[in-house]
Amino acid sequence: MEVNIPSRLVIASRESRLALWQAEHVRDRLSQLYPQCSVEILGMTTRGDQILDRTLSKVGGKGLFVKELEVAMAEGRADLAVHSLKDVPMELPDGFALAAVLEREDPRDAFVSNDYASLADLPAGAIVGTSSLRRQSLIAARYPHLVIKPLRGNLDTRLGKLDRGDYAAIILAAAGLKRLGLPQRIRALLDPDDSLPAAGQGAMAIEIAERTDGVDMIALLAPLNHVVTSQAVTAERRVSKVFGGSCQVPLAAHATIENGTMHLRAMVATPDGKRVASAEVHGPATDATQLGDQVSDKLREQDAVAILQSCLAEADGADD
Ligand SMILES: NCc1[nH]cc(CCC(=O)O)c1CC(=O)O
Repeated sequence: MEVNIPSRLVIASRESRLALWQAEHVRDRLSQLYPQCSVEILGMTTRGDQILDRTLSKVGGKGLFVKELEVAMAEGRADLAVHSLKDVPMELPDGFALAAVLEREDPRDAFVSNDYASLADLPAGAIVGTSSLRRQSLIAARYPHLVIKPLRGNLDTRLGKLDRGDYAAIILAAAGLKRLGLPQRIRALLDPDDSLPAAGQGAMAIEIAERTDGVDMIALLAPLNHVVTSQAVTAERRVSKVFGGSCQVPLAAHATIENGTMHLRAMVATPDGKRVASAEVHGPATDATQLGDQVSDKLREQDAVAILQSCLAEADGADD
């Protein structure tokens, strides 16, 4: 099929170093694919970047990071937006779609500390920084002697707070540290068996808006889509959607695919880690959505709904 290539493409991006790295990565790949097209980045600050003092779930959740970028696309100021998939709501507003999911970086959580080598090394009372309810729940369950304190801001801000001595250790996504050239800050990678990653963690997605000028953005971006990652995150995000798709509950969903067979694991828990439901399924990767539904059914059989309701009663913010 002949793809109609526009002479200019504008990528809307948040202005954090990670967001810009991701936008630049997409820009470079598009420039290489379409040398005749000039690809530019439009940097913008979102509400999610501005609100640093309150927990995100209380003020609107994941959508806060993508809304301004969507407005820029709707107004024709941008053609695409690059996101960390983990921050993209399960349902996009009418007229928007995910056009491509890029090959996933390391999906694991990373233990970062200047003084300790792993969570197991931390002494009683040590302060661990994370604003992810999923990470909090895991730490509370396995290391009840540790103290969890909220940690927000972009990656550099979070690392700065660690270096200032506000925390003994912090937990971050390995993907962000690797992309920013900071893999040496990772003291230990958490085993997915212990710390099951959030849906979409480590994957980037490209969002587009419906348009009327005949440019087929999905065809244009198709070479950037990584089919295996796309199948994995389809299953993971299905689980999030089934259980409310917010960041107000500790929820993990992680799929791996080998030779076309998907292994999907999912978990919901209370923030104190005292009640946990976890389940796994296997099946053809092409049945991603059904596998997401199947693992969700298994979680329900383990009282996942009651666990989630007790979380929503507390609803005390997060940013996974
Ligand atoms: N919630 C913020 C966020 N969104 C995406 C990443 C990291 C990169 C990724 O998962 O792709 C992070 C930081 C973190 O969780 O430490």
